[in-house]
Amino acid sequence: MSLLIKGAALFGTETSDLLVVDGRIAAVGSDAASQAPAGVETLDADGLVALPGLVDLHTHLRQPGREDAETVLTGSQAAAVGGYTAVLAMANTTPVTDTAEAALRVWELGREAGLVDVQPVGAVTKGLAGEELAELGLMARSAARVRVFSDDGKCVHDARVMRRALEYVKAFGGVVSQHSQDPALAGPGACCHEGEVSGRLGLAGWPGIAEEVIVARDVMLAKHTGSRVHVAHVSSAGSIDVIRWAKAQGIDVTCEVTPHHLVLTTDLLVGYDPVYKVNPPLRPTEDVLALREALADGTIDAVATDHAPHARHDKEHAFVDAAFGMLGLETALGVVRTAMDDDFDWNDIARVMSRTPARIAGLDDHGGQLAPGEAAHVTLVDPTARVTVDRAASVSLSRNNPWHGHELTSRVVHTVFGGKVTVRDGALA
Ligand SMILES: NC(=O)N[C@@H](CC(=O)O)C(=O)O
Repeated sequence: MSLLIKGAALFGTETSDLLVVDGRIAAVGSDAASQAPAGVETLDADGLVALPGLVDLHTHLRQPGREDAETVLTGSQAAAVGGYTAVLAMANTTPVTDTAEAALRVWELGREAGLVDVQPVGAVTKGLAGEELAELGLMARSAARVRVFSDDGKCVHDARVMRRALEYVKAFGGVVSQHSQDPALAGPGACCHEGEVSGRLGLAGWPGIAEEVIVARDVMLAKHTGSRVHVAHVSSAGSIDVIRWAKAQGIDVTCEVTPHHLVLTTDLLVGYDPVYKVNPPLRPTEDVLALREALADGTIDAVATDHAPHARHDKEHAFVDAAFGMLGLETALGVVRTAMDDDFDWNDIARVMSRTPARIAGLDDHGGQLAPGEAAHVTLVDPTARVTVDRAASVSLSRNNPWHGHELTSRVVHTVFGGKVTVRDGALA
């Protein structure tokens, strides 16, 4: 099995051919074509940028339990269309991924779908209840090799439990990805950012400080335990200040931002459209600008989608009653490219959407340099295309797409996963 990718601009610079043999990059450069076997399948990448396949640290695939909203297969399809070759599948399914068996099942479903590496995230606590640690060690030692643990959707709010989780995962190089949200400060019924807009609209909100106090506590726990903490979907400028400080102290903390928190603001709530209801909530412009700055200067390590599909009957309600969450996999690259200015180049995109997320998740086979010997996970992007998003065109099972009607810069044209073309000319192959 071989594939010749012709004329791609590697990381947006040098134009080169890439020869893939048996799922690995065999040669790069002007002599790659001459080494190709006769009858090799070719992929025209003229004018396209080649990046290592994208890696999403934060995807909700909804299987098991809510296959009406997304399955491992449809989520994998959405990921491939978005240029991803690996996704971390969050544990808040029904039942929760809190045992080795549950993790293995998600991992196997991912292999059956065969479009991206589906790496299960293990719950930190049994049933996401925040009380008793889940089977962290058994999940880590299983064939699924779980390394990232998260109660996402809920915060591990008990400091004693968080301390024990950090101590435990340290033994096998794991990381706790925290949904930083103090439940007391985010009170019952809160559905958006607490501020001028929520006051005007009569909606109960929660403030940035509900996130910041947990981020501050957790970086101190990471320091105390000598373990590694990852802040999921960071959304407030105050959290950035804490993380910047913690990194300067040498504390082992990483964080991710979602594409939507880089662009969308709390002002969008004026129409009470539940498509904009998300957790953490959309914040004011000051926070959005601080997040972009932090992504550019490296304080934020990664972009992660928090792809959160919801069936119509869960999302299309009055704002206060609708489910939290929005789609993200298919639009992430375009949103990041559109949000960040040209100083943020393709090498930066590869860093925050592939290389660093792969390192955080311990996925050694991903996030490479597009060099010989590496697994052939490659995303090919048209850097000048302008695409108007149409939610009806999505391959996700759900339609809660906040980007409907937005024009985004750049388009994923082909995706190659382990040498196999999963997406060709923008469509599933
Ligand atoms: N991000 C979201 O708004 N929703 C997530 C869970 C969560 O983080 O609340 C979901 O699973 O739907």
